[in-house]
Amino acid sequence: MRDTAPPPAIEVVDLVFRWPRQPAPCLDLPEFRVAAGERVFLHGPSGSGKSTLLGLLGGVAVPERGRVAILGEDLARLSGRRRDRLRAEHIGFIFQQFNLLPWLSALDNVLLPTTFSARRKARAGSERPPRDEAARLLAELDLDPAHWQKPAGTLSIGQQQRVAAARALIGRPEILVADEPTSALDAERQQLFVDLLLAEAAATGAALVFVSHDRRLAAHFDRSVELDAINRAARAPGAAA
Ligand SMILES: Nc1ncnc2c1ncn2[C@@H]1O[C@H](COP(=O)(O)OP(=O)(O)OP(=O)(O)O)[C@@H](O)[C@H]1O
Repeated sequence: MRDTAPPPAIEVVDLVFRWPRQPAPCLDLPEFRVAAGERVFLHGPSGSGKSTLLGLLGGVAVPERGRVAILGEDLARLSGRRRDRLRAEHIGFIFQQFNLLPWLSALDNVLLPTTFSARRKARAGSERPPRDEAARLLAELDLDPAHWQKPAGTLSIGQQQRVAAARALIGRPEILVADEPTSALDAERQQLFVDLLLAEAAATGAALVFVSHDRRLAAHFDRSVELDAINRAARAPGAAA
């Protein structure tokens, strides 16, 4: 049975990462694993390296040493182009600042991953055309259809956030990564957003790594990880307090 178990969604082993011109590493992680379908809450103080770790998982940054594997694929063995493809096909990102294209409509922003990844296009359109799936996700995330054709840049922060979430979810990527997606919301809307994301991840079986300062949200996840507790660089002499 063991050999039929899926590989971990995310596997980080003996990773060391240092920003250019920095005397000490920012991350020195003996181990960080997220199982397929597992929902993990990752927290830590500002500057502790949470966004840096997410960049390494997406293959945007490359570690000095160690293994970062996504769905069993070691990123170090892939060319830059194949890393980009792996990210586009298998990871849905929700960024702190959402990173929507402001001149494109909400609906076209949601469809973007299906233009970069044939796999996500096929999975988005397996039961209906991708545009219908984008509309379904926006409706599920409670964005009023009156806003769907508006340029994303004209929407409120809360509305943009729902567009960013729908864009991450389209085509059912196996991994969802959310970097402080609730920081602009009040407590009640934060909770609603986290519940929605957890429900969508459960429905598609996606693993979720959710980053936030707000530890009150941790109770809703399968596991909570404090980055400083697993990062040896945080305890090294001279590390930022
Ligand atoms: N492009 C960069 N070049 C050099 N140093 C950087 C760069 N980006 C981040 N750092 C440094 O790396 C450390 C970790 O930053 P990072 O943004 O990963 O922290 P964080 O935990 O996500 O913080 P926050 O919660 O405020 O978003 C910080 O000391 C930061 O100054």
